Amino acid sequence: MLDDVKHIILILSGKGGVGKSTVSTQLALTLKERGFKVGLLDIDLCGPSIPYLLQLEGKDVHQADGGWVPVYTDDKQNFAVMSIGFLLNSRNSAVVWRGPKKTAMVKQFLTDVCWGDLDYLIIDTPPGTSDEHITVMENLKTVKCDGAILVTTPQQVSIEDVRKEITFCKKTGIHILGLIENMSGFVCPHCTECTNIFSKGGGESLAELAKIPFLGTLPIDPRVGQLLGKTCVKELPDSPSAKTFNGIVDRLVVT
Ligand SMILES: Nc1ncnc2c1ncn2[C@@H]1O[C@H](COP(=O)(O)OP(=O)(O)OP(=O)(O)O)[C@@H](O)[C@H]1O
Repeated sequence: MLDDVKHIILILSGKGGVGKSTVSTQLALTLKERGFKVGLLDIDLCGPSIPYLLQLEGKDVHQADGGWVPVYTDDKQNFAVMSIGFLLNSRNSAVVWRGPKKTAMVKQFLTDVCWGDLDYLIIDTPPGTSDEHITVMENLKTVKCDGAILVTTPQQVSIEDVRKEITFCKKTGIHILGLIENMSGFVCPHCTECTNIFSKGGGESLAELAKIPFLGTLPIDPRVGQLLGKTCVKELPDSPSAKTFNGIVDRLVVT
């Protein structure tokens, strides 16, 4: 039930492992930090990382009259999470989702979760342009979706794949809010003033070429990978990653 959700933002990438779940989690937490009521939906059926990233593994979701009740991370119910990971019995469970089952599952995730009124819903997706993505696009046609944020890394293989994602968004009519280049340099956690960050990688050049907004870079920062439920902008306020997350949220909030 997305009727009372004011803003919906999809997080997409061409290549896997480029940091979609990390970006989804940190954007959601940054928005919550700004006082918004936020939901985070993980539709990565084969590799749901959100429960781990938020340290919510093993949480149960239950069904009420109206549908699934998401997992709330605080008593104020300002941060709600739904992931296929909550429906798997153990860490070792694996589900083989085939075409129609996959489509039905994603559709159910989009229609049957009782989000209530939310300011923002961030949707973390699997990599590529597959059944899940088409199902999402179809189901979001009737609700207000702000658009997609694309994540890439600087490597050529990732840039080539995100280029396809841009074409997919244009063909399916999804507005592109912008592109983030993740793992675009290295921050040594042992240096206090690290200068080992390079700028203007392939992501920024591609954004210029494709005429889409470039939202910023996130360096490889081992601390970001270890936040596990904590908010980058709070825990590492002076880090380049915190500046990028704050900058993206500044842009989202005014648009
Ligand atoms: N900026 C970063 N600095 C350091 N580690 C990072 C950064 N971004 C992501 N990681 C790490 O890289 C790994 C992959 O990230 P993540 O799971 O967010 O990618 P993904 O695109 O969602 O993957 P998948 O395609 O499998 O869903 C994780 O271990 C995460 O902690």
